[in-house]
Amino acid sequence: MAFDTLASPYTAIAALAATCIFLGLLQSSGRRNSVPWAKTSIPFLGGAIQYGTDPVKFLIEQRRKVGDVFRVNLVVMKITFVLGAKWNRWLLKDTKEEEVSFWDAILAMHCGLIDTSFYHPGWLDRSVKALSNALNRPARVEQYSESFVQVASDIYSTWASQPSIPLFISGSELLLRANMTALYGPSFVDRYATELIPVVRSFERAFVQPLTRVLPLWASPSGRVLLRAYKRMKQVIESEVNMRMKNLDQWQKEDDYLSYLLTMDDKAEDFFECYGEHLMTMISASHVNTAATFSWTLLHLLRNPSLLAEFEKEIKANPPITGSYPIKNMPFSEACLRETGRLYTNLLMLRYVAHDVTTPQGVIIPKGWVAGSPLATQQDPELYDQPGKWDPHRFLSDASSASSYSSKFRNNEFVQFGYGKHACLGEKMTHALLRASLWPELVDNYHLEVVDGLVDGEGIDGVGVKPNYRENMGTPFGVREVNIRVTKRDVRLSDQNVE
Ligand code: HEM
Repeated sequence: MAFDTLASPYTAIAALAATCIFLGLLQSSGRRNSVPWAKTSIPFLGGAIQYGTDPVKFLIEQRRKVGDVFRVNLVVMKITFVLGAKWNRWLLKDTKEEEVSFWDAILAMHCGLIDTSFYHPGWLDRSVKALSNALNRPARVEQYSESFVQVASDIYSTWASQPSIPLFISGSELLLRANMTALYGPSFVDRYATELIPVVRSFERAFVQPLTRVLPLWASPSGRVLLRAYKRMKQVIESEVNMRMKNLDQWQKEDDYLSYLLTMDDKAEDFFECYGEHLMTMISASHVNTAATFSWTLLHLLRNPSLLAEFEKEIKANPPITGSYPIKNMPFSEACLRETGRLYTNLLMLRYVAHDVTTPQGVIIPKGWVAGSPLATQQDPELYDQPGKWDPHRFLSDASSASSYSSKFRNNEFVQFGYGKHACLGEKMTHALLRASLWPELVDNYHLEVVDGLVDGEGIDGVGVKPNYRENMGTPFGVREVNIRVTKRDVRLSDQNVE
């Protein structure tokens, strides 16, 4: 008993200490497993404000401060960010759709506008099959390249007839017309492009407005713009489909994607209610990334005369064959496409998690939005020497080297076109658009110079203008226009003698 009375205070203290250690361990293991919030000096809204000001800088800083995985409260949505090559692989390749869903994210982002086609039995598989066949078969891609050159040469001659042209908006118009030509055919472009181009742009701008995300669509101005644009695009596409269905034999001969979709088998009528939504999303999927990549690459080249000279030299040595340019022999233009992608393409790759998910590393990703950020990863100084410099040479090293494109892609350090299950179905078409047609057709036949719109030292690698992440999803345009003068060359480059 005496022993008991003597021992009890020590026992109580020991028990208390043990409990504290146990609870401490529990807490710290909880801390290790659950995702921390981004750290900012302003409580609550700090993350949203800093993200809104410069999202790439914010994400890179947070990764340094908090680690690869952290949460940000953007007010309209809370996002768990998973950054870096290892996490790119987890997000894009290793997860199961049932746990970390691409489709739930796409559905939620479209605010109910694509639900009809999504839930139509058999449609998803059919659309992926149609896209893979129509946009990727070599003979079709070659056909597209030739039609892109045609679209471009008409537009470039109007550019050259003006004192100067605004680079970003002109690039957007060019790529909308070129993409619509591949997706819907040239006669559709003649009849509808002038009306639809502003409609598509208004859809894309309304898509990223915060009010569109938090209120029912009818209840906010941006939501109503989105609805109106959606209805008009759908109406135009459905009337086109109706017209083509009456004479499928004629349309079977055409190369555009819509004609393929309607004639790939005899089931076209079963999917009538899906075409409007699908083709509308395809024009957005193809427009912004290609258009902004077109313009930023030209601007960086114009700001770096020695790189522009290299670009021109490659075109000079590779004259067009049956209209388009032989990209297999043009590695420098590929390196330019990659380098613009590294610095400008895809702030976010979004997924939706319906229930908390525990990763193989033991991190609990909470229910809700989860996103990778290729842009934040692709500026990691451990992966890229001088990451803020626009330097296509970094992708020109031989395929076995650690800095080559294929090694960066294999290691998930570079995901311009995504990776794994939902990798881009339009990558080949992008090479056909930009590298085989639009860039070389322009630079071969015209001399370009910047007239105004630049601010000294502003933007990535001091290019003169900052990217605007608030205007659209995908690759951003500039925060303001840059005007360039386009002058026809007396003799095109590829007709001049190669030294
Ligand atoms: C510079 C040009 C382009 C870039 C950088 C780009 C980038 C991407 C990326 C990163 C993804 C994956 C998104 C994710 O995993 O969350 C993707 C998917 C996709 N892209 Fe592109 N893209 C480009 C051009 C195009 C074009 C021209 C089309 C043609 C219509 C297209 C159609 C698609 C489609 C349909 C998907 C979804 C694939 C699926 O459902 O699994 N893209 N793209």
